[in-house]
Amino acid sequence: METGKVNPSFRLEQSGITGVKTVHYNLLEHDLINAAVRRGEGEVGRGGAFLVTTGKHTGRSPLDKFVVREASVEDSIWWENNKPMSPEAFAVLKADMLKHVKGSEMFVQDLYGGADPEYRLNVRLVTELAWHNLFIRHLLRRPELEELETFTSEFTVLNCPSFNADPARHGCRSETVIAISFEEKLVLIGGTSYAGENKKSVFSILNYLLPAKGVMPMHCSANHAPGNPKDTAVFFGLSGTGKTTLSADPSRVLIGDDEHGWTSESTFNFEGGCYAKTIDLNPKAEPEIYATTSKFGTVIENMVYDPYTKELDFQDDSLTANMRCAYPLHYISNASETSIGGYPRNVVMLTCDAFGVLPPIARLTPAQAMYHFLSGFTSKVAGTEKGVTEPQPTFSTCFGAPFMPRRPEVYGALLRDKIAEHGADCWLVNTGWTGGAYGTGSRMPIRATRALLHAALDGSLKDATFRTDPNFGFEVPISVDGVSDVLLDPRRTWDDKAAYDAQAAKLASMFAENFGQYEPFVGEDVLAAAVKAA
Ligand SMILES: Nc1ncnc2c1ncn2[C@@H]1O[C@H](COP(=O)(O)OP(=O)(O)O)[C@@H](O)[C@H]1O
Ligand SMILES: C=C(OP(=O)(O)O)C(=O)O
Ligand SMILES: [Mn+2]
Repeated sequence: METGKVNPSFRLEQSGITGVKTVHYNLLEHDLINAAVRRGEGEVGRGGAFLVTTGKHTGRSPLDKFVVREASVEDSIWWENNKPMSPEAFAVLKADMLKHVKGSEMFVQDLYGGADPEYRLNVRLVTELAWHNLFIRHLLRRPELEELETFTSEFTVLNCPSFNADPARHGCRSETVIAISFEEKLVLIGGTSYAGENKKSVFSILNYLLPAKGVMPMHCSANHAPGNPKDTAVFFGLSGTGKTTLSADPSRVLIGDDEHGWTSESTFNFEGGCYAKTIDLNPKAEPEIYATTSKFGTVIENMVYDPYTKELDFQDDSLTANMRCAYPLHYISNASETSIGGYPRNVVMLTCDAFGVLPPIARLTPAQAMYHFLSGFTSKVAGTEKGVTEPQPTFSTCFGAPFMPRRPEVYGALLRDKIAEHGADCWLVNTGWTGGAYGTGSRMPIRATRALLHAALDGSLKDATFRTDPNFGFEVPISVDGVSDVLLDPRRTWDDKAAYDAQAAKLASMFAENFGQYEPFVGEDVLAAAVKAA
């Protein structure tokens, strides 16, 4: 049986998937919700949001992600970062997964990855779960109805959480698998229901394809000044550093919250929706995102709620701290209609420094920006275990190593050239701890971060007086309207200055030790800008 709308000459069989009993093509939100309820996948919540839980996997599984080692990609994949899967193992995995879906009910969405028609990728997502179809319909970009009639895809993602991989047969590590074949133009996902795998798979594909077209793919959010798309800013950052929160700034126009391309003249969103964290979401600090949690069709993933009133509990992290909501961009009132801005005038690198060492904002030279891009520093607070207060440093190159199929030098060179060509101003912003490290200090107030960003993006910060940070070498403003001078200088926020100096020296050493691997690939200017071990 078939329902929905599809190009009649591009049915599921044309994607190589046969024997599926019931296929739903490009269902709209209400029918996806109807199907998901019928199938017992979740329930309708306040305002028509859709409530789901994902069981064991409440976050991505980077260790279970593979790239198929095919001859045509052998020389271009960064194998030290991407686990190889043999073409033979992939063939068995594919055959087993195709067998698994025979006789089943599947949901198909034909979507674009990329707001710029010149660079977009046509993708077909085939999902076992109706709510995954709803999720990806929010997250990617929807063709017009008449475009669907002739739509064919360039890549297929088959996502089947009930399929458990077998390490012995499939050359993987566990029952969870995310395998990308660039030759077959196929991604196979099994053994996890975490929705984020769907969107990050498409991101990984674009990260491979776009550099060859001269486009810099970026793990960043983006927004622009009201009425002026030419005044665009991008915000690089690893998970939890504030891309989603800070891009949804009521005083700027939202382009997107997670993945963008930088072309010779524009910044374009790969996506058409957002995927926000909801833990401790504060309606005063983040009213726009908060409001989406009770809008029709918003997918609420892994949140605890009252079974009677369906009221969401934003504090209860008993399922996971990575609780999320997914919604289309137009649910944020000041979102761009095109999802395209000008090339970035400002490049912001976000970091969540739980050591409490980095200043809330610093100005970077192009060489320092390269250094921080290749370093990709952030930190994670040490889980929820009692008594564990030591933050975990993370260096994830390009602010997104798990999604980068190519070597960091490829993305680094693109960024260097783009910054030079477009004369972008670069900033490092610490959204992490102030007044001490995690355990002693507190998280940077969102309003302070926003005030500093406003000053950077409207150009006024350039006129400030700067000091040079003795450990990191970048310039830090001494005084900015709306923010206390003390906050701008992390050492002054610590009661124990000697403890600050020790912590700063420790962090500088971590940077220096990590950067050794990139020294052979960077120019003299970046080497000179490198942080020196204390
Ligand atoms: N100063 C700050 N800047 C940005 N986010 C902050 C700040 N203080 C606290 N937060 C919280 O940190 C989290 C940032 O996460 P998010 O914006 O989803 O990051 P990303 O999109 O980069 O993964 C949010 O839960 C936000 O409420
Ligand atoms: C969607 C994700 O990205 P982020 O946490 O950066 O928003 C993710 O990591 O699954
Ligand atoms: Mn985000």
